[in-house]
Amino acid sequence: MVRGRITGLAVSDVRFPTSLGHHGSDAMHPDPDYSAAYVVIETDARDGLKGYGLTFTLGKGTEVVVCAVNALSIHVVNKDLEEIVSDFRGFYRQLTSDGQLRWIGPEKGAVHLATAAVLNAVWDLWAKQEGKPLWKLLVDMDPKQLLSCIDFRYITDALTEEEAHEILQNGLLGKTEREEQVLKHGYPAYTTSCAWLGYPDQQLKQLCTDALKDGWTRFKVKVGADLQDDIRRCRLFREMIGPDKTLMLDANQRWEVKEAIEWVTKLAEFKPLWIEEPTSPDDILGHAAISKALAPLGIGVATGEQCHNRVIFKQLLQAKALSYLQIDSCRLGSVNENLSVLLMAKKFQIPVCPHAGGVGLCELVQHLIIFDYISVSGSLENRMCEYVDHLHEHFKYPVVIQKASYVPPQDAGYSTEMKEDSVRKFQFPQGEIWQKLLSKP
Ligand SMILES: C[C@H](O)[C@@H](O)[C@@H](O)[C@H](O)C(=O)O
Ligand SMILES: [Mg+2]
Repeated sequence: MVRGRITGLAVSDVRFPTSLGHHGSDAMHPDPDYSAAYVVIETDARDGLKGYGLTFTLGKGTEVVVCAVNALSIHVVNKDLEEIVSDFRGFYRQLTSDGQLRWIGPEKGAVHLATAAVLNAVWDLWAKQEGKPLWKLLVDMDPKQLLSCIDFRYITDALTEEEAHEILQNGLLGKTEREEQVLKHGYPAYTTSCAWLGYPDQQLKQLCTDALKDGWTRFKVKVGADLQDDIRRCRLFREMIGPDKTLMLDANQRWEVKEAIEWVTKLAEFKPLWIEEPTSPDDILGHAAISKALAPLGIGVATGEQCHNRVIFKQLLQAKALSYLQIDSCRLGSVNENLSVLLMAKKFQIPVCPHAGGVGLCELVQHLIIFDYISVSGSLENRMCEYVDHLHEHFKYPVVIQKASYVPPQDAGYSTEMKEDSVRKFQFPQGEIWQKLLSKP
């Protein structure tokens, strides 16, 4: 039972110095410090429950998102949770269509990342109050209630609310069996943790060997900085995993359109399943041209981790610009906007393979893709969720991977809560970790 009035919202700038080990490094982000604008909301319900939310950043700029969260808090504090969830669409619009704040968006950039962090905290609190993991809260909702959380503005030319309702109604068929299936077998995953661009070959080989021993069969390798280096690393990786395992490539927006086609054609011998983010995430027609050019090679295009909002995804789907759609739990407007993208992907029959390369992203997006399988797509074909094995020790309810699959979380909430000690130590710049690092000459 949803209860309480939101009495407080606090936001922290939490950064982990992953750049020191080149963890997460790629052709455009050589020194990522996996970070979060971390939101905590409290209510007067006297049940001791708080809502925890985050959005993912790379270090610098987190302070900007923190400011944006504080700017949005006027719409959150003193609100009844019941008022929010009974008209979640309306609440989403309050945050995204504030007459002044939308000017630094709309629904993109720092203000949309901040919206994601705030809404993720609200969803975490709602799921906690209902005593369910978020995926189960969504699975147990009837289609009408799910639709009431979605803002269909700007996408009805691709997906009407009536079509979305029909998709969810059809998703009721076989739902119980699919829930049993995913509880028993987990949700299939792939790993990106072996081949960040800044890793030396020795580290790549060791990590790949360990991953193979742990049963991983699907791998993503970073490319895009230097063609000869890409050829060498892809050849090394393909030789290690053999011809039958799945290899994906990720260029993180490095190339021009023509350059992407030429470059990936030279990597085709390694049989990649997809090239991820071959060019700017804003270039819908560019992605369509790359998709068309690479199709004869059997190489798909994947993108989504930096696609601002549902409108970009709508156009990517309408333009047949991608073969794999990568939602992100913290880039889009939280569960609300991710629901609309999952439904559009189902309508256009494009598999969703969520992005999770960032602190907390695995913890959150597992809930969304498990819901997608049970209630929307109903399929695991060509679907897998990214996994990176960094920083899970800082979460109260960390992801669990078994046999290269996500074990569905059972704890109530959105798995967003970090350990207090971690937040304290890694708060920027006053946390002890940063005080030590910043005092070094
Ligand atoms: C800077 C980050 O680590 C990215 O490289 C990462 O999210 C990557 O794009 C991925 O798909 O995991
Ligand atoms: Mg990526």
